[in-house]
Amino acid sequence: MSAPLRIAIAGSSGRMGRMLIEAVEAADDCVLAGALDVAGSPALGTDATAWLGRESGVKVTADVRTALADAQVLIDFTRPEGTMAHLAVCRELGVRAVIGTTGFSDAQKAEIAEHGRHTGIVMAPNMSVGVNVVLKLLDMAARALNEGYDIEIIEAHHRHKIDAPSGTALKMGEVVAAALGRDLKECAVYGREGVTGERDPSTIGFATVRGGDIVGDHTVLFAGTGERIEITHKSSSRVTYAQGSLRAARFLADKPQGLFGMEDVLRLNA
Ligand SMILES: NC(=O)C1=CN([C@@H]2O[C@H](COP(=O)(O)OP(=O)(O)OC[C@H]3O[C@@H](n4cnc5c(N)ncnc54)[C@H](OP(=O)(O)O)[C@@H]3O)[C@@H](O)[C@H]2O)C=CC1
Ligand SMILES: O=C(O)C1=N[C@H](C(=O)O)C[C@H](O)C1
Repeated sequence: MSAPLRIAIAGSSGRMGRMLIEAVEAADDCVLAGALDVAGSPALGTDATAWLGRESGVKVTADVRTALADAQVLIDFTRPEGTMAHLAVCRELGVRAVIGTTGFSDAQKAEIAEHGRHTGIVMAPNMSVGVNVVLKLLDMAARALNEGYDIEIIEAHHRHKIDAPSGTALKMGEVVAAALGRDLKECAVYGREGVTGERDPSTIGFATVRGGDIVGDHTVLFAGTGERIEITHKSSSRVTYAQGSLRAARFLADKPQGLFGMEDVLRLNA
């Protein structure tokens, strides 16, 4: 058996960070090599699995270089500004990166692509197998329903989510727009209020719901005359995001550079 993949986790005390730590600890072929959190986090200096009632030997640190010193891959589910700072150090140290964070600006995305010329990166707004299969279904549906169907994307998440629409909803919009030969930047409508006038058929609408502990629901509605098609994905656990992230980390083991998506990891274009 080959040596286990050494994985560091950024945002190690967050919702996804903890899920990822459990997944790494449970995987036979991975080992926890670092745990990173923000300055001021009460978790700093504690063992990364103390909250599970056991010791991993890895202390949570706010120092990126310390967290990456023994790591081959960083898995990062934090905030755009945090991810950008971590990636610069990954590039310098040759550590590969799995990015789950959402809410990047176009300029930040361009910078990530540039980092991908120097180290292997998988970036996806949704690491679950199901959502990535849905993206393929949406491409097929949009091509077939390319006239006479109004397209609306509805997403729902927990009350703590800070970005809207979700990264997944935006990706769904991009896939549908590309299939229809449209540019999402030109045709997206984010919420409606007041006297909006009739719906422009060339638009793709987005609606956002936030509440309670909803893990993540996404529906793309194709509304025609006499029928509606709804393609829906519902997450009931963050485990799927964590397992997808581990698949992405394993995929990067032999990728010294390149920017990849989950469609590459899952071979959905093969
Ligand atoms: N791609 C995917 O499959 C998925 C993506 N996500 C995305 O992952 C991200 C995190 O989600 P979630 O785990 O729910 O969020 P949480 O808020 O629970 O966790 C975020 C973690 O990052 C830390 N953090 C906050 N700001 C910074 C910063 N500037 N630099 C470094 N670390 C920081 C937080 O520390 P502190 O708590 O001390 O502020 C916390 O530990 C979001 O962008 C979300 O959309 C979520 C689920 C699935
Ligand atoms: O913040 C979340 O929770 C999630 N964020 C991702 C997104 O913005 O699409 C993925 C998933 O929907 C959960």
